[in-house]
Amino acid sequence: MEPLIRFDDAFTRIRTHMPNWGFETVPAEEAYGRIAASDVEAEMDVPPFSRSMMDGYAVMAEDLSRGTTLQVISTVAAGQPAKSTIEKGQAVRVMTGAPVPENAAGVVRDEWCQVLDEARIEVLRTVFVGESIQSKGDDGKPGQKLVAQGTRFTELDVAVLKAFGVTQVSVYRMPSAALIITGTELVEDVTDELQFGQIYGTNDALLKGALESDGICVGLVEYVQDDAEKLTNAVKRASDAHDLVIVTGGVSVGDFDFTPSAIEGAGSTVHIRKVLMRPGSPFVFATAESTALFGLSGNPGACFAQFSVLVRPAIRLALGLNDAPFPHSGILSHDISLKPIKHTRVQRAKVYVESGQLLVDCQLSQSSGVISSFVSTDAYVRLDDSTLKNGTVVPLRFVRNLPGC
Ligand SMILES: Nc1nc2c(c(=O)[nH]1)N[C@H]1C(S)=C(S)[C@@H](COP(=O)(O)OP(=O)(O)OC[C@H]3O[C@@H](n4cnc5c(N)ncnc54)[C@H](O)[C@@H]3O)O[C@H]1N2
Ligand code: MOO
Repeated sequence: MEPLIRFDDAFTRIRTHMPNWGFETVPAEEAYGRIAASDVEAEMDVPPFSRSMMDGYAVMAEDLSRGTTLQVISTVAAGQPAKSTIEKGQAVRVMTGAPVPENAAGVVRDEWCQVLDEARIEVLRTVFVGESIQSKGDDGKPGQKLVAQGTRFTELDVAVLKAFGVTQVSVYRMPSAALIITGTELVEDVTDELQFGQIYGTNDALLKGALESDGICVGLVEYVQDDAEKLTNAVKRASDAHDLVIVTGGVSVGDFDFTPSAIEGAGSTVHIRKVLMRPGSPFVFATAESTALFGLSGNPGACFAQFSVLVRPAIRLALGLNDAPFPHSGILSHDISLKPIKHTRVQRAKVYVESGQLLVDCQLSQSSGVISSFVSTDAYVRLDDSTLKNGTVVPLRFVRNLPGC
């Protein structure tokens, strides 16, 4: 294996080796956040019967003209059976949502009728055929495609499924994830007081939140000291029990950086060991049967960059979603002049909309060891050149929604 590979080659290699986690069937009403494994089709006509869109009078085609006097033969409320037919000169009083007689050509709304007495009305305005009637199947017919494969179901989709009588859907099985956080200096519980040399671990908060917001259940968060044997055992246990294992810390070359050997020692095949990206060049990707294992940098700044532009899009693609490391683009709002390097830079950026354009400002702290600039980070921006002019279009990946989204 080459020791150091380019960013795009790394992403291709991850995609190639990502496991397939299979499919399952779930009740449609529980499909929120799940991803459709196949197209979903309508199972019935919607509406299932022709219905009135207004409170008014259902009449035949011959009786739609202004000045017609009609005999009101019955009243039908929503939920009641329709009066099956009407005759010329007759009207059925219908409420919004009520079934209309089979041969009704239109509904004249209340406001366009004069009630003459208890049983008679006069049409005050001529209406067209079809007025205020929604025909059976107007919204959709059985077999019609409702939701495409690869859609992450939202409430919009689930509501449509329910309307069309869909009871079950086939979805991608979500992986169960484990997070292993290494570093003897790390304190897991923020209510514990720090001793000299210790810091609060933040990568579990970053990754748990990000995975759960993608609908992936994090079944294990385990802090492990910088101890080769303990780490190898923890990685092995996690990879036996989970589909996705992410280890943070200990991926570089220090005396206590045991993550690469622990991942390998857990019986996996290592596909990537280092990527030409900055931050985040120490990066491990391995697979063990249907488990994907990632070793990410301990530095939160590098860890979240690696997760966002390599791990997350690869997981989403494995789950049938359409994704890429940098699916969007924006316009640089300033010049950039950095030291020339061979690496692909992945920079934190603030993104804002001005005159309908997405403007990108990378003038935040980019240090791997700095976490505070995360609060101003809307997106990661890809920079393959070290010198760029204000106005250049740059690829980006959002890590939070812009206000209003
Ligand atoms: N001689 C070299 N040293 C380093 C290299 C190198 O190529 N040669 N690479 C540097 C780069 S780039 C990075 S990135 C880091 C990667 O380090 P590790 O993944 O081995 O991470 P650690 O050493 O465990 O920690 C780095 C830093 O981050 C803090 N940390 C670790 N885990 C957490 C956590 N969960 N929450 C908050 N902070 C965490 C840790 O205390 C360290 O300060 O290696 C460079 N070194
Ligand atoms: O990958 Mo390390 O930052 O990239 O500091």
